[in-house]
Amino acid sequence: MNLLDKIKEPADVKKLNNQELELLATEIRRELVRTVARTGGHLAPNLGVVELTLALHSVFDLPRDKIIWDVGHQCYVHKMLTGRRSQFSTLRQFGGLSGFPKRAESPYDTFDTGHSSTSISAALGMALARDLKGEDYQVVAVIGDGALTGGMAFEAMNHAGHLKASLIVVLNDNEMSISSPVGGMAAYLSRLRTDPMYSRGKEELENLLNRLPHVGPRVLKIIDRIKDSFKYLVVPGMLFEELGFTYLGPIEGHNIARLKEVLQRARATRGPVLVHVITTKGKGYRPAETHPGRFHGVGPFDPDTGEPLTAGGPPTYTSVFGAELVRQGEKNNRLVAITAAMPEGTGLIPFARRFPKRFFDVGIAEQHALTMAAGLAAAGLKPVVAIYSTFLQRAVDQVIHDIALMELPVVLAIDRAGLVGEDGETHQGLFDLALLRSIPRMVIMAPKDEQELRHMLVTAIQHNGPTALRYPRGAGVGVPLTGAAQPLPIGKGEVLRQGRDVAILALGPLVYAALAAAGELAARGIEAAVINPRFVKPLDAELILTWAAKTGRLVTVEEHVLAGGFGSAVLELLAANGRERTRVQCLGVKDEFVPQGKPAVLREHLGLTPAGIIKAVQQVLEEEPMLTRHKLGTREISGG
Ligand SMILES: Cc1ncc(C[n+]2csc(CCOP(=O)(O)OP(=O)(O)O)c2C)c(N)n1
Ligand SMILES: CC(=O)[C@@H](O)[C@H](O)COP(=O)(O)O
Ligand SMILES: [Mg+2]
Repeated sequence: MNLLDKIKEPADVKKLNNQELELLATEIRRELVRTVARTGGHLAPNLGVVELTLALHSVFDLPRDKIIWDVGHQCYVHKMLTGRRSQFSTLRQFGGLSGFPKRAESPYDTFDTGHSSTSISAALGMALARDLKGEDYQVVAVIGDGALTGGMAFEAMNHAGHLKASLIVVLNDNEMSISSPVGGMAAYLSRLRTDPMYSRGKEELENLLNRLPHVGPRVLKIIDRIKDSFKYLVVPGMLFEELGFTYLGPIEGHNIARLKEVLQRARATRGPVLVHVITTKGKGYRPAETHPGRFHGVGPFDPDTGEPLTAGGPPTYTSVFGAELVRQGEKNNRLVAITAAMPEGTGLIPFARRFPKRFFDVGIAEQHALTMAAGLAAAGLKPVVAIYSTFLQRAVDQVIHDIALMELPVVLAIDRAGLVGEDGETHQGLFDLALLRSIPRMVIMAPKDEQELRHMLVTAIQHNGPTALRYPRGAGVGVPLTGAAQPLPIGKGEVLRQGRDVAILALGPLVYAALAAAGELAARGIEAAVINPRFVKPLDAELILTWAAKTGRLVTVEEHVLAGGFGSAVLELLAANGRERTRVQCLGVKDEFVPQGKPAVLREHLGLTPAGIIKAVQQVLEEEPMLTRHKLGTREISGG
């Protein structure tokens, strides 16, 4: 029996000595690589925190003490050590273990995360609640150097320092966000890591400063000032100290004995403490250490070589977007591209390489990205912000207040819209339409395939006002990518198939599921029209009202929550035009969060498939039980 087999709960980790913990670390790494090679997941971040997680479990009393994992993508080791190892093979699968911390999954998961830079705020909240209730436990936020670039982390540190609340922030510094981290904080951390002055003990330096002679008040003032400047030069972590934190570090994050020692010290310190831990992203697995960005989040791969297992296939929406943006950039030197720490994920690398001066990675700072785009637009440029649907949620006020109110021509290229799959609840892109549709002046589009995405990008770039186009994660439909992209008439949909019994309005690539459904329905004697609405705002009112009148029955289909989505927009249109009596079935996501799973499995689960559409069509037909199919074919439609 190996050591890992004996670990059922954190108390078992506490029984191990440092040598045994090192052996356990090796076993954990082996299991991480074996499992993630099959399931896909965030391998490199987890390989980097093996010793840190073991040290945290050794020093703190879980679940009495609380650990909050920022982003949460590095919580796999924590899950293995907290009674979930037997389910580890189900990681990120439908019905299996989540790839992120989940309170509903285990009492050892104290706070659900997924979006970056929330951990210190949550930890502060818990610490304040503990103190108000007169309780006694430790609260630890583990945050990466990338996540520390997010504004919320600064807001929380500023406040925690002000309150002098006792909490511990462990800064896991691996010199990487998904790609290279951005900005002054990254540079500061780098100086802390590399300057030999900083490896000296902080106390030693402070003692030295205090031993400087005290003389008359004027001289004292000057000396104090010199001491302060000197301190900035030589005392490690002065920035954190100024914010009110006790800074401990930097510490070698793969040395368990040292980690335990410093965490014990942090535990015994009153007020906010920051423990600066230096780790290697991907530690212990050569392909991940060599390519930490690629192994940040991976699909299934061959564990022997690190090579991905996925076969070829159509290009992704992301890559088609990226290539078209470069083409448009060649024609228009006012075009600039912005990402918030996701240059690879949003397909902007080709643009960044071709036009380095017109590309901006702002770090994990979605709000800043949107307002900066507004500034660029106000000063005459054409910004395209490429952003995941889920992360756009962070910056809705910036879209309203800084973009739409001034009618600034900013393009939101919303990637990962709809079901994203194995990342689950925190990452599904299911709210963007509801959030954006309510904003005056927004033009919102959804392409049915990757070729239409090209046309929509040009439409957005040419429009003189705020626009958004939403497209899914993963491979396109496989349609030919021919000719130059052409602007589409704003607010106009297209009829893809005629039919007199019902009209199916399917948004985005679900159009193809609707066409498949219509084919099957035809074989059963039901004639379903299929419409690609293209625009969620402005809706093609004329087209939709015409088909409502023609068939009296509509089915709307969307990969989005039903509340406030495309179907809602159609219902509002019908109501506003006295067509309330049109029979409508709306397919989409009901009032619930959608868990992790392969997108195809999730679509099956949610009925967003040809079979689900057929069922919805049957329902709108059955709402009129007096009619037979034959009668339907000859029935005179009175309309709404
Ligand atoms: C609000 C938000 N924006 C973007 C992301 C995507 N994202 C996930 S992890 C990550 C990098 C985090 O870097 P770091 O905190 O240093 O963790 P590491 O993976 O290096 O351990 C990014 C940008 C996110 N989860 N949340
Ligand atoms: C943890 C996180 O937020 C990202 O790493 C995210 O998982 C990336 O998703 P994609 O795989 O869709 O780029
Ligand atoms: Mg990092």
